[in-house]
Amino acid sequence: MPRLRASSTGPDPLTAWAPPPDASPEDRDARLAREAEAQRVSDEIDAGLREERTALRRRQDVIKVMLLGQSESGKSTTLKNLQMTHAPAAWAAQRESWRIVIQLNLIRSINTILDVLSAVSSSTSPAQPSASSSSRPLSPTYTSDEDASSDAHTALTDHHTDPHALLRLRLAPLRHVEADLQRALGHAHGSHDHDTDRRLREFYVRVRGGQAVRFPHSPTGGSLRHTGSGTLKKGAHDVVAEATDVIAGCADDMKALWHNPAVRTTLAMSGVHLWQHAGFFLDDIDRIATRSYVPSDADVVRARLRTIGVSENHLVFEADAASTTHATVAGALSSASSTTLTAADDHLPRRSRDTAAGSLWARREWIIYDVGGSRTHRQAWLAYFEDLTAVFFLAPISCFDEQLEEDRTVNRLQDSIALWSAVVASPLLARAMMILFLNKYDLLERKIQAGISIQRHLESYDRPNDAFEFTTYIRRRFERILRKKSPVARPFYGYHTSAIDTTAMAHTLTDVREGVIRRHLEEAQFI
Ligand SMILES: Nc1nc2c(ncn2[C@@H]2O[C@H](COP(=O)(O)OP(=O)(O)OP(=O)(O)O)[C@@H](O)[C@H]2O)c(=O)[nH]1
Ligand SMILES: [Mg+2]
Repeated sequence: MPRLRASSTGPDPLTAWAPPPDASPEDRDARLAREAEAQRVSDEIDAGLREERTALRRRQDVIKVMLLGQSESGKSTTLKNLQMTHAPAAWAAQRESWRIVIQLNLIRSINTILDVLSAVSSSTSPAQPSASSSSRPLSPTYTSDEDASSDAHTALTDHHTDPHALLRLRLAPLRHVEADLQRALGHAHGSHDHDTDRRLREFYVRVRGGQAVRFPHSPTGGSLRHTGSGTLKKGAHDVVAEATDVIAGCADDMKALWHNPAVRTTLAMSGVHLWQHAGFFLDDIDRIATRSYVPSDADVVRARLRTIGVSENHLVFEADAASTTHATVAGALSSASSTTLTAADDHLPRRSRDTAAGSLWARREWIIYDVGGSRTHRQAWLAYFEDLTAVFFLAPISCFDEQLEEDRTVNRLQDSIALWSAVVASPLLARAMMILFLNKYDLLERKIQAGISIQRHLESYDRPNDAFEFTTYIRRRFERILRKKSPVARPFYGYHTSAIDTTAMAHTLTDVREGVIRRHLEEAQFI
């Protein structure tokens, strides 16, 4: 083989990079300084590029999911379910922290009852209900109807005299306890005048960049990352301990109030159906109103803590939970079909489950954005729309007869439909999977069993007054909107759920989780 000789093929290409002969030692030093500086700049650029590449890889590797939907649709509850199923150790560490929220939920219900009783008993005559009793919107179905108010007054005055007055007096400290606990969380806001709208005084957690809430009861200093930040104020431990004592001391009176037939009649006649309210714990007074109460998983998913802003939650799927979940996927999917309304070809993509399993379950960390759902908070969502793998959209199906808290002229179901239309039409979300949860199916069934007519509230509905029929009908409506408004064609995934049913929800979320991961891998062209 002929040898390549520089002399025979022109100048040696490597000599082009050789330093020029130095004219003097000064020239040489200057040249070396220039080269050192050039090397430094080059290294800096290389380091920047490496950092960018690493960040890009990290970004591509992270699955981002956003929970969207109106207020009280079940977004935070869905997040709790995800944590409970897939990060059980982290979940267990924070469970006890929810005690204060559950105590507040319980007291709030009691104070709502006391408000109704005061309003009814203070009405001057059955024919002339007081302004406060007829105008305070205490519940989604609160009626200001004159006849109902008059009946409620009669029920109260017929059946109760002294015992109720005494009970009201004995339970009066709970009003202060509610305010104290709210303040302890650092979230008390607005007026403490009890004639103001109770719903607007609902305690909440303001979110700052997804940092942790620390409540005083967690022995591990457990945090509620999924609901955002809000540190207990100084001295709050004492306030909470004192509040717990008062609540425990009021247990018998709370039970007597809730189980009193005349009180129940008055509530019903006033149109206040507390079982429909978020954070309903009145049937659990025996367990909750004690000094040693520790919340169960079921309690925590039923607890109500409003989200304000956007919270970023890092969900790290725990190894054991992930492998257990994986092992049960097949079984779970068959059970999930009972809660899944999708047509067979609409199911989340499941091909090559076994071959993809390794890389599938390696995707351990997700970022989940949970948002405040009321109208004033929706503008804040937009900043998080880019790079999402999936949107979990929560639409409460039971809300066909309720109005938005922030605008009593708007039906909640109509609001969900309008919100879904806007979300699926967003160009920023064009590549995100859209997964619809028609939530609160259990409450829908209960309302229908209670004889509430869907057609009365939704005139266009001309089918049987049946939960499954209605859900199927509404699901089709959501599906049509997705097909019509999506900037690019994409599949529709729809589930009907009861987010407080943690077993069924675990099955549904396992199904959903697998589909999301697969979609992420497909996007990244790994499979
Ligand atoms: N009965 C019933 N209650 C539910 C269901 N899903 C959620 N809830 C309850 O409804 C209340 C509101 O749920 P959240 O998850 O806090 O609602 P959200 O969408 O996060 O509301 P915002 O934070 O205000 O946007 C909580 O008390 C939940 O326990 C359900 O399917 N059935
Ligand atoms: Mg929330």
